[in-house]
Amino acid sequence: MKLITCKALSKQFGSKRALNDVNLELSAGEPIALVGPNGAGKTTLFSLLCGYIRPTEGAVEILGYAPGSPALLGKVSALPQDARLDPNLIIATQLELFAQLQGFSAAAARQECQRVLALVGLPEVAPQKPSSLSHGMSKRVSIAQALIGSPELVLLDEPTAGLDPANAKAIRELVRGQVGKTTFVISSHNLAELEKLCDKVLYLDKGILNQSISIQDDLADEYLTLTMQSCDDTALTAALEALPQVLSVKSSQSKEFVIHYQITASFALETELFALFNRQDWRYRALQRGRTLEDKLFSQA
Ligand SMILES: Nc1ncnc2c1ncn2[C@@H]1O[C@H](COP(=O)(O)OP(=O)(O)OP(=O)(O)O)[C@@H](O)[C@H]1O
Repeated sequence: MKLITCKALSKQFGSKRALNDVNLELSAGEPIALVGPNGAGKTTLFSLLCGYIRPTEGAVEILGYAPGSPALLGKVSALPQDARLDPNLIIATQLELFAQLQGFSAAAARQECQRVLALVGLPEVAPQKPSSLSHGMSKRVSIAQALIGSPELVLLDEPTAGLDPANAKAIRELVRGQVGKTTFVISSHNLAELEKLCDKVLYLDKGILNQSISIQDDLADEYLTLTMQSCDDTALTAALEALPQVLSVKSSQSKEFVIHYQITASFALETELFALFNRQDWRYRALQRGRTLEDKLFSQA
């Protein structure tokens, strides 16, 4: 059974085609990234998956059911981009209320509230009102709310936007910790973060699903991404291009080079690179197999 199936899915708002003929099949498992420029249709796709809006054409199914179907109660949850906690109620009251709406008894709801707050590392905030929480803590509590009842699918729209690095890391670790129990679909503009967290990446642009990339598959690719600390960029490019197995070298941004090469023996190119740095007294910062997500999405190579 597929987790998400979209067949020829389109959504029109007046004259605006926000989603255009999206076909998609996703299985449960590692977190899935949804990326694309502003206005690409990411929130529209999330809203269709949640059943907040209906398609103009085509169909969407989650676990074989239409979004919003009673059969999906407790199996799917979402954290919208602009989700807000109720300012008038203490955290425990609102989380327990959501648990009871899912069918938990009052006593089980209290336990579930403690469980999800512990998952996001904030058990102490249960008796507090949202006004006493920082932005990052509020976001984590909202994620706790999305985890009530251990849903099979959780949609997170921009979960780390505006968060400090420590809170963003806490959310990444939380998501990683739930793999195997819950599949997350995460919409974000932070490609470096998605690269660390997700296996599959869906790229929407102008309502069209352009690419679906697996980050794991790419590790076998014949690319190395080299980030230098100090070097002569022109001399480095020339030296790399002179290596027999190197097919092309591209400077993707300052001091970052994407090397496309032919694999001969394991680590043969890496060995040559280190010898070259040693001879030239160049310092490298990182050498990564494959290409960065940014390069894969935005380069023509
Ligand atoms: N309710 C609506 N009425 C009219 N147009 C809408 C509506 N919702 C979305 N749109 C339009 O549909 C397009 C896709 O919007 P959407 O919010 O899905 O993009 P997004 O990828 O989530 O963007 P962002 O990264 O800025 O959040 C945009 O052009 C937007 O203006």
